[in-house]
Amino acid sequence: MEKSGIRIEDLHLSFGETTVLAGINMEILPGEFFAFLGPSGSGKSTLLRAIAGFGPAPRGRILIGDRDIADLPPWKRNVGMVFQSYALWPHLSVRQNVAFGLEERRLPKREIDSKVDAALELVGLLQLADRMPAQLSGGQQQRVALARTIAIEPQVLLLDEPLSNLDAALRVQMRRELLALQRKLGLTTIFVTHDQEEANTTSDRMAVLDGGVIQQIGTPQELYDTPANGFVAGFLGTANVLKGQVSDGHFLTIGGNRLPLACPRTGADRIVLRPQNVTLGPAGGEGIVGTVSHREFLGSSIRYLVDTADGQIIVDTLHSAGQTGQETGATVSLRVDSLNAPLLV
Ligand SMILES: Nc1ncnc2c1ncn2[C@@H]1O[C@H](COP(=O)(O)OP(=O)(O)OP(=O)(O)O)[C@@H](O)[C@H]1O
Repeated sequence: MEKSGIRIEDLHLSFGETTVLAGINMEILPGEFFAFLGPSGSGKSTLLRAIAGFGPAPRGRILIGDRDIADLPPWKRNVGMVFQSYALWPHLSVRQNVAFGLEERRLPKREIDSKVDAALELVGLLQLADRMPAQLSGGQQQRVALARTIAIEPQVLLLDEPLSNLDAALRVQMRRELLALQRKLGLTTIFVTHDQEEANTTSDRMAVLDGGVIQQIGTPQELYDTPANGFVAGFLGTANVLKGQVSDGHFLTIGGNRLPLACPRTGADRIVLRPQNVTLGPAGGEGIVGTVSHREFLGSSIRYLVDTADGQIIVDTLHSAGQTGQETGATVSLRVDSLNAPLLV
């Protein structure tokens, strides 16, 4: 299968008066597993649908390989899309569902049969080819939807929250299967999700969207370690964003606390402090003084919300069996030993 990248240039899209995508620019590499991540209403699905050719016509360019597809109807774009609702034909068998798109293309029957078999084999459903959709589990139905899309041999695969209707355990299993399949086919893939764990664990790179604007593009680790702004910092993992200033190898917070910086920084006045990088000790110790206002037992860790002069700070401490930790209402001191954290300007 031919590998093609996708390039989006200065894409704008509105529903009537409402601007939903505002100046999208990005490049997705051939064979890349790319995620669109963002909260509800951020424009992820609209962007995916614009690539597929659904919804109002956008302004700007969309290229697959060297081909500008922005003005082509959906069926001429050579993209395959899988939806959250599997959208299988209920009156057709698994085999007939997968064959549907190939029959529409009027391929010879022998070719259709072999492509359907190959696609069902790939998703591990060949033995269920004669079942009806209603006789399948949710995960199996989603595999049929995937097989149907792969069978038409699209240049790119577009996945719109394909795992959202599955229960938590199956979602984890299916996202691994999806990634394995994508790697096997080498198919350029865009995966829309609002679930950061899903994006982190599958994608080579991702774009974080908010309000129809790309906030940052990068690998999951780049976005976590060096977020471009407070939104990305908070959306990927939990973040404390403290205000202050850099001075003399320290970050001076509003509360007058001096947090030691691991390396000299300049120019920033906000710092991202991850909950696991703060140490919580008993009252009277060195550090930021605060009061535990809430605690949550998370299994492997305990999360504390601590009220301080710098605002509320979230702290995660590793939990070992038998340890009780700090109670709500306790006065504690928070220490940050060496701050190698991202700064935001
Ligand atoms: N047909 C429509 N008419 C008017 N506004 C729309 C239409 N479809 C979407 N919108 C608006 O466009 C914005 C982006 O919607 P979109 O579905 O792309 O967001 P999303 O990030 O995919 O969210 P979700 O995760 O909830 O699906 C939202 O504010 C939504 O209300």
